[in-house]
Amino acid sequence: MANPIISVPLFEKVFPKNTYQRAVDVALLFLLFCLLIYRLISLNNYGLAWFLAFLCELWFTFNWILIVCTRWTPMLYKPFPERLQQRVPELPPMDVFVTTADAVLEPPILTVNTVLSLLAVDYPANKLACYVSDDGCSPLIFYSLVEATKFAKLWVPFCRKNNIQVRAPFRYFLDESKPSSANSRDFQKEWKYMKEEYEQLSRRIENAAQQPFPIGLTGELAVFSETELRNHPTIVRVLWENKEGLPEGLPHLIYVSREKRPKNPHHYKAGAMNVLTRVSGLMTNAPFMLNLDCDMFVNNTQIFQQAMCLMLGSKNEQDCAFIQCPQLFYDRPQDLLLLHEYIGKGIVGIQGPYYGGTGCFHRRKVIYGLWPDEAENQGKLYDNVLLKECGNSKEFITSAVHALKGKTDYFASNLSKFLEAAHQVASCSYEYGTGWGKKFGWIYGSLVEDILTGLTIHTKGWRSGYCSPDPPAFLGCAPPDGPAVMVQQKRWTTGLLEIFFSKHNPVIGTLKGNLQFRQCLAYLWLLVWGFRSIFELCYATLPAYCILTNSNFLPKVQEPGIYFIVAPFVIHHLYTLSEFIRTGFSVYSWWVGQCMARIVTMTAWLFGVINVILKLLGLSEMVFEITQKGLSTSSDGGDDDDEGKFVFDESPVFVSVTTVVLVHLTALATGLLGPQPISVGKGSGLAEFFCSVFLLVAFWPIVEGLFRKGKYGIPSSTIFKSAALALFFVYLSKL
Ligand SMILES: O=c1ccn([C@@H]2O[C@H](COP(=O)(O)OP(=O)(O)O[C@H]3O[C@H](CO)[C@@H](O)[C@H](O)[C@H]3O)[C@@H](O)[C@H]2O)c(=O)[nH]1
Ligand SMILES: [Mn+2]
Repeated sequence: MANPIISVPLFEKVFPKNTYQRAVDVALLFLLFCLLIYRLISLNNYGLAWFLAFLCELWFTFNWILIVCTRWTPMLYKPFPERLQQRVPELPPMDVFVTTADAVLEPPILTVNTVLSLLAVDYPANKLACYVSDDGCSPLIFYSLVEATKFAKLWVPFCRKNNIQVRAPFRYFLDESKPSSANSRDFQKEWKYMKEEYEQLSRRIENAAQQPFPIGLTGELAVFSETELRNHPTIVRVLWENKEGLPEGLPHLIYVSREKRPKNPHHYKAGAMNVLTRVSGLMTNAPFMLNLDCDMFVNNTQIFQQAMCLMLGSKNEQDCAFIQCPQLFYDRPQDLLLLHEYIGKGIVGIQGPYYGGTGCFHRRKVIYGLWPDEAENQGKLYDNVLLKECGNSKEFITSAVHALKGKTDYFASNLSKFLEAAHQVASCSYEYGTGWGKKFGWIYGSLVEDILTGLTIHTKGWRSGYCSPDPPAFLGCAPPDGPAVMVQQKRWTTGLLEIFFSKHNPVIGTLKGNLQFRQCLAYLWLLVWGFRSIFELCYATLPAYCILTNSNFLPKVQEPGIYFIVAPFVIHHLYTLSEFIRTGFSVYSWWVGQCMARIVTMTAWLFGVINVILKLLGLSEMVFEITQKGLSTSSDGGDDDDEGKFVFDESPVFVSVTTVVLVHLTALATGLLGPQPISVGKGSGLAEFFCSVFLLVAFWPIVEGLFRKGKYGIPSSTIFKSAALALFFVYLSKL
């Protein structure tokens, strides 16, 4: 008889019913096809605007096909962490990586909170090691971590003892965690004490940030005295070692700042991740690794157990190369819908979610470039490319052999004895002539190293898993609307297109590799994201162009063709709205989200496309611009007053959208006040007029920005540039 304990599954696959969604998806697709056919057969009767509209709609339809194919078979995983104890008496070791790169854009207190939430996570401390990579080589970060370790000795036992759910102190000490009279006296006292200690920690870090550092570089900080941001040797320090290997103790904590020299490319985050992989390979060599951005704290302390259910519960390792948790923000909860509801569940049902760069559990072997069939067939390991091309650290090769063979008993007890080897593998010349970043590890060549790395893993034929517990596993901070979002989205668009134009293009992956066809479509949807900006920009200027030239790009209101336009528009909007309401968000937040999406498309995405074109022409180099992060102090994060209010800066990204708004204002003014008022009969008509007004309403933050001063106003230089462009456009269209 089979052992009943062994046979209990650790997770279950759930297939949500989506008949309604499929029906709407197909109906929309049908309507879009009707529209395209209608456009084609009436092409001869109309002018340029009609043809341009046709091209745009052709692109939107193509995009819709990608979406429908991706969403067709949604799936979710339901882990059973309570069974883990029975089936896996000894949990496997886990290395956790946190990356930070700039002590100003990424306040150290954020990194400290992330690290504290990790050290306190619900997982045996003797199986856990936390590595922090500091690409900013900042004594402030180092100092903050040293201080945090002292606080952790109080914090971690406090969390465990009282079974605290959110173990990032800055979130925990928000008002609602205040103990009530229902709590015991002891707890109330302890709580107050912890809060005071945390406040002192924050104050010490804040004071240190005020200090001019080179002066205070004594003692442990002396190693930083001769460092520059991009010119310094490797610094690896074991900040805390769980020497006795106590499951109830504090996990290892290691600080890593890899060597940087001005002439050596460092490959941004991907480079940092590869260094962390090697250093951790030497020191603890856990078979699983979790990677987090410095602002993503653990919000659900059970998450490690849940992820292990999927990793260990899969019958076949091939089914689970990595496990991605959705990237959610405490200050913008509605973003959940954006990817998770819209496309996320769908891709989980194909070959598994994209790797999103943070909140992801990896199998070390997979990062080491293993193919699924090598994982099955141990004999093949000895030809493994990693062992030949991983660089010349003997210690690392030894550890890699262990990792590839799946041995988990390599968890070191004396970390310091690996320090010398760690310095070697973190040096900037180590990767010369190796396969790091090319054949294995985090792959170089794109600003979105995460998507690229995930894509190469999927192309080998691995599948990935998805873990989306309630409460969310990790939470980060979303950049505030405005310049910070623009910087981020521009970088994403650029990076995605870099992948599209590279040898890693998913179409090649499907033809030559093991990427599934529908997975390829899902990747394509993401990678060609940026091109949409060109079509949206064109579509958005068409109404103004038509009013100015008294032509039309839409059927007349009295013609039946108008339904092919109105119906998909109304259905799609109602559908996304109903999804928002169903998930518990307000109509207003839906509207703000829709408007933001249109604005970001026409600004940041457009500049991303321009960036890539410049790169392809060899005219510009790609730079990873770090997203500004902040600490939110209210419980729901964002300041309600600010919702929908847009912040501007001098950046040229705002020129495009400001120009569109100005063109529309001009068109409406001429249309309404000019010699040929809008007519229902000939030329441009009600439909164009309606579109123009609708667009201005949707772009209201920009319209307001024209008249506001300060950070909510568009700088006058941007307005002048846009006005010049708008005039040029009006002049051209009148020709
Ligand atoms: O040279 C660098 C640059 C960045 N980072 C770190 O990379 C992470 C992500 O940077 P961030 O500025 O927060 O970018 P986001 O746009 O918010 O990041 C998203 O998009 C990135 C790809 O563009 C992914 O790597 C991230 O995981 C994903 O959260 C942060 O922890 C940084 O400290 C480095 O370690 N070294
Ligand atoms: Mn981020």
